[in-house]
Amino acid sequence: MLGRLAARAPAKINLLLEVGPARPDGFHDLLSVFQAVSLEEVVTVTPAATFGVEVRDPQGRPVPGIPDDPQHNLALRAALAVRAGRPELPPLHLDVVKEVPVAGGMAGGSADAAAALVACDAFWRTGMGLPGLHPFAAVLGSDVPFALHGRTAVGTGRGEHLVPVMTTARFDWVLVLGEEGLSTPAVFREFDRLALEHPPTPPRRDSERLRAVETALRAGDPVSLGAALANDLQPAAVSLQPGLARTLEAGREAGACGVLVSGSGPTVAWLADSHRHALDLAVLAAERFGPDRVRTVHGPVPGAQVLEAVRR
Ligand SMILES: C[C@@](CO)(OP(=O)(O)O)[C@H](O)COP(=O)(O)OP(=O)(O)OC[C@H]1O[C@@H](n2ccc(N)nc2=O)[C@H](O)[C@@H]1O
Ligand SMILES: Nc1ncnc2c1ncn2[C@@H]1O[C@H](COP(=O)(O)OP(=O)(O)O)[C@@H](O)[C@H]1O
Repeated sequence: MLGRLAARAPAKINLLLEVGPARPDGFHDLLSVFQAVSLEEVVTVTPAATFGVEVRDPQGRPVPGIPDDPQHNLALRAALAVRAGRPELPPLHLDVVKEVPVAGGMAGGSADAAAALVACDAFWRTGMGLPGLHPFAAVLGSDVPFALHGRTAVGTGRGEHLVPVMTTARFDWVLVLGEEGLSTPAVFREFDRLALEHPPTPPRRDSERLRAVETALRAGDPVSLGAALANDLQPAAVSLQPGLARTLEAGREAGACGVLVSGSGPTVAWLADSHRHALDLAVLAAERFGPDRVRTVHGPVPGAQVLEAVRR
């Protein structure tokens, strides 16, 4: 019998995010290039009398602002989805160690869900594997399928239809975290408001912007990738948090190859041309925004996977 089991899942940056008009179901069709980066969530599952979850930062401090009930916590919802129809499986307590900023546009909650799916499947030996877990992931959230699969991928639909991008190159990034989070639905609503003047067209797989990003990824060229980075949600995020314009400008002034808001923000990503360059950019970012708000990461990294299983 296993005593506990831990799994990890990565955060993401959207290298490209094209957003179409609002659909009748309230969602927006997207064309996105996701890259999984080296900030991650770790979920440890332990048998318990009842289901429960605790979320802490890497220093062991509780993380505020995250629901802990089974209707809303994404990691708990993932565990309950895997157990549906199998009441004989023992309840689990989930410990989440959260490295990814909350409501930061980097899909930390989705990574919690993906890590919990993989951890529960392995702990209970339900044998679903990635293909079996993918449909659960898509129901839990638009970004959860990518957190399962990781690496670099083009996402369409709500982001749940994924095709890997073949790139072996490593890209180095400096992240400047926001002072407070941004709500994803609020940013989409602001996108719709701004779109009243220039209505968007549905994203197309033959997009010129997609071709530019894919070409730069395959060439492993950070300068071309920097020029190709694009996010249709960026004006909406900047409209809600005007200070983001300064963080973007600071990256350009510091000599980043490219800068953009990740997803719905407010995390801003600066692309470096090497690990060394990222360290130099991080020093400048820390002087300007304070070291607590700066992270140096690289991508692509793998999707959700089991880290360790400990027997009783
Ligand atoms: C914008 C993106 C880009 O990768 O990332 P984040 O910035 O949140 O990390 C994602 O599309 C976010 O995915 P996720 O955070 O999983 O969103 P969901 O829980 O599925 O949806 C939250 C809400 O966002 C809006 N939403 C989300 C996805 C989408 N394609 N269209 C939408 O309009 C809807 O209002 C929805 O009710
Ligand atoms: N494990 C989790 N379960 C449920 N909600 C979460 C979890 N982690 C984060 N959230 C919540 O989901 C919302 C968006 O979370 P997050 O994934 O961190 O950001 P984003 O969607 O911007 O990438 C936040 O309001 C946050 O409180």
